[in-house]
Amino acid sequence: MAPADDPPQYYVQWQDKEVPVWSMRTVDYGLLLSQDPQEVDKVVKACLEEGYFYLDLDNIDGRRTLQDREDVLNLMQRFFEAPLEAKNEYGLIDSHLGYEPVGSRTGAFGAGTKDGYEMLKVSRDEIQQGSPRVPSPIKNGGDLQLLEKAIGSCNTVTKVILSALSTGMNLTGAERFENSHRNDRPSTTTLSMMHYLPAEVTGQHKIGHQKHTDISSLTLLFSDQWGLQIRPPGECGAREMGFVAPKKGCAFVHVGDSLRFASGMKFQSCIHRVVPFDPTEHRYSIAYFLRAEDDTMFVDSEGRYVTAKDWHDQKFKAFTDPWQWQAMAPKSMILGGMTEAGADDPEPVTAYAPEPVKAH
Ligand SMILES: O=C(O)CCC(=O)C(=O)O
Ligand SMILES: [Fe+2]
Repeated sequence: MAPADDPPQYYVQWQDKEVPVWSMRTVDYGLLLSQDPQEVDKVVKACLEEGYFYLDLDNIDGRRTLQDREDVLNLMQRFFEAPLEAKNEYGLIDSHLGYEPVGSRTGAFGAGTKDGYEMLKVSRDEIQQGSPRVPSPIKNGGDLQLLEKAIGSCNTVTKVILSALSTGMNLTGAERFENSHRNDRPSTTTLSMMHYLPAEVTGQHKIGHQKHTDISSLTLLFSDQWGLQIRPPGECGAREMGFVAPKKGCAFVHVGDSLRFASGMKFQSCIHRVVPFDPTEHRYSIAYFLRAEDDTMFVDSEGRYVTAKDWHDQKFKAFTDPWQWQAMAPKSMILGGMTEAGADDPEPVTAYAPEPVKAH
């Protein structure tokens, strides 16, 4: 049986309910690097049938990326402790780089809620050009070197996956996916560092990260902490929202809209959101968004012929629009044309809606 039809691995208690923890394939990075035919087949099937998989990096080729991830985690924890004025020194410089404070977008529980995370994004292009605009708490030479190393290794890992996908889909020459993700062409590729605050600190209407599919081609996501939920695609629309269990030595990789479009809608884009699994903890996650070159053309979920940059800008605007406007945008924008049936939560979520802490 293909994992897309597999029952959940197990259930966990969340919000007084039994919530599935979805099973998924684990792809071995070392084998993928060698274009092992079975592993290539596995990653292609994962993208065609589910739109996501674990990538096992706990091997000679991947461990340096795991180390980079540890280093970034330390750096971001230090950064997020800095005063807001220092973090927000340049604000959000462009949609794919800069700082976004808590509450900039819609939250996990939809209309009327705001997100519960702050985020710093560093542009791959700017790192490559040697002039990244990053706020002063992480401006020293060591920090920049570390960011360059991490972005470089995430870039390599995601390109290895792209290359395996091209091979597995029998793409040759200019048709190969890598050819629209060249390093020397401008793109909105970015490393995004996120800090989710406990609801007690943010207040009752600022929680989690709204349900969406990513704009990107591939997302390489790291977090040791629970909170990420996905809706596996199914025969009659996406199935129930369930958790992704953090897996040691592994990243969670998922397909975003751009690669779904580039595959002629053959690949699934992953519907996901972030909820407070443990509402008292601070949650940290790192996402590398590999995006197509700005002028790559594809047919989007609306049937329009658009550039990767246009898709990025329009969807980013939809992400950051007030929820009333978001409700008016086509649903295919936020979910990249993926369909779903049924509500995310059988009942409205109220358990994590404590009164905001009053300032003294
Ligand atoms: O924080 C996470 O685990 C996921 C974040 C996410 O979905 C995003 O930034 O697009
Ligand atoms: Fe996402």
